[in-house]
Amino acid sequence: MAAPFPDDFLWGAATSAYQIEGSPLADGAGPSIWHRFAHTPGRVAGHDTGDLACDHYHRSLEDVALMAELGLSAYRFSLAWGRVLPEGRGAVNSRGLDFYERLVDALLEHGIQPMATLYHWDLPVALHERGGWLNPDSPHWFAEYAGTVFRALDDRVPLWITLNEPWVVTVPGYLDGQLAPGHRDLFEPPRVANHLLLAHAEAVAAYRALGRHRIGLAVNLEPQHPASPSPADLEAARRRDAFINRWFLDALVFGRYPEELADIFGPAWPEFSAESLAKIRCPGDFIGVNYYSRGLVRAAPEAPPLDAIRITPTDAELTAMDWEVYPEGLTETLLWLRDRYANPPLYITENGAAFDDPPPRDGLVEDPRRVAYLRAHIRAAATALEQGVDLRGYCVWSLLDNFEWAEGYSKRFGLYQVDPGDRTRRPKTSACFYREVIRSRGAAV
Ligand SMILES: OC[C@@H]1[C@@H](O)[C@H](O)[C@@H](O)c2nc(CNc3ccccc3)cn21
Repeated sequence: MAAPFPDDFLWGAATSAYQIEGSPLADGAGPSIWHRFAHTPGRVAGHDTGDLACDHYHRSLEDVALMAELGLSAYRFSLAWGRVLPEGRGAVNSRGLDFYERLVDALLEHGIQPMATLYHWDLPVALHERGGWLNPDSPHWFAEYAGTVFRALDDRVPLWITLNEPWVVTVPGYLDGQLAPGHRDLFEPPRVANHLLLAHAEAVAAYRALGRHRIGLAVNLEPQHPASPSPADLEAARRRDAFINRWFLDALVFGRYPEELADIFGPAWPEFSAESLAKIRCPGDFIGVNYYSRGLVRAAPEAPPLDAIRITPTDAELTAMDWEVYPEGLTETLLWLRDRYANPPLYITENGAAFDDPPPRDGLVEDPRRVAYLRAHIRAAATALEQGVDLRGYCVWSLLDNFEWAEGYSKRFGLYQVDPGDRTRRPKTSACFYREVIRSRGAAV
């Protein structure tokens, strides 16, 4: 196919600190809520923890060499807040910052653009014990952390993401309790969400003070399709669309929450002042899009507060996460962003799939289903580009098999297999495929 991808299009891969680094308490680092959550019996499959993960903390230069072999032009990673500020505020841990400075310098030496995420779910325990994201001071804590990191790294990091998926921090974290800190409450999520948006805005303000203009937020997006044409399912899909796709982006871009949120949360939805809404209006310089699948939705009065549930289609290909392989949904999502938010600059900051990969043979792991998934989704991105979407980059989730949160190490998204024993990295055929895509600037799909 004709390669619609421009020469300066960024081809990347993405990871996050707690999922790959290991050594969560090394060199003065303070524990995060994910360290505590993973060590709480019953929270993570197989009693897995991030204590070792991919041992990236000791293998970062080896991993940068793998990225260079792929020909990546960008690498999205996150910083562990607790490595930089062990108590979340106050004293800086220079050995923690040194790790990230060495990583950034190695990336730059290989011509790979660092894309740094400030927060990928691993809040310092010390701040959680002060109320965490429920504390109205949490936006100020985040801005202090962001400013510390900007001062250390902004001369070398061209692209910043403040928060990864504030929806996931809010809903699995505080509403259904599937992810850290594991709260199950109806009144906490709206307040946590508002504090996260204020935190994003305060970090952007700190960044703007440096005169820079390449910062954004990464959101998980999935088109919501009704399981049937019934009015109840149509209404359920609309409600779930507001709940997942529009909650944070409408706040960020328009300075208002979708009206469905007050219906969904009822008395748990606070009255937000005009002043507070004005503060959260902070679109940044781009939107990071984490896309994996769509939602097929049916009405479910038995599932408050949404009264809608995502169902797993019986006639579709599914990944190991039971997520439908639905590449058309990526094009749909990118066009929706173009039309709803006036064609903002976009990066696909995560796209990938977990499959049960076989053991390596002659040092290579055959993963044809992941190759097919990536091929289809890169094509879907190309289709959106050809329709005028301002798409500037694509990051595969993930570079390495890693700690998949509550699923532990049982679900593997990596371009490289990580040996469960000695953590040896071995390429999958999807890595070879992606290297060819990058070399051909997208023509190989
Ligand atoms: O599950 C795969 C990745 C995960 O490893 C990343 O850390 C995270 O950024 C990520 N987000 C999604 C999509 N959204 C989502 C929705 C509900 C729960 C968890 C993730 C998938 N993934």
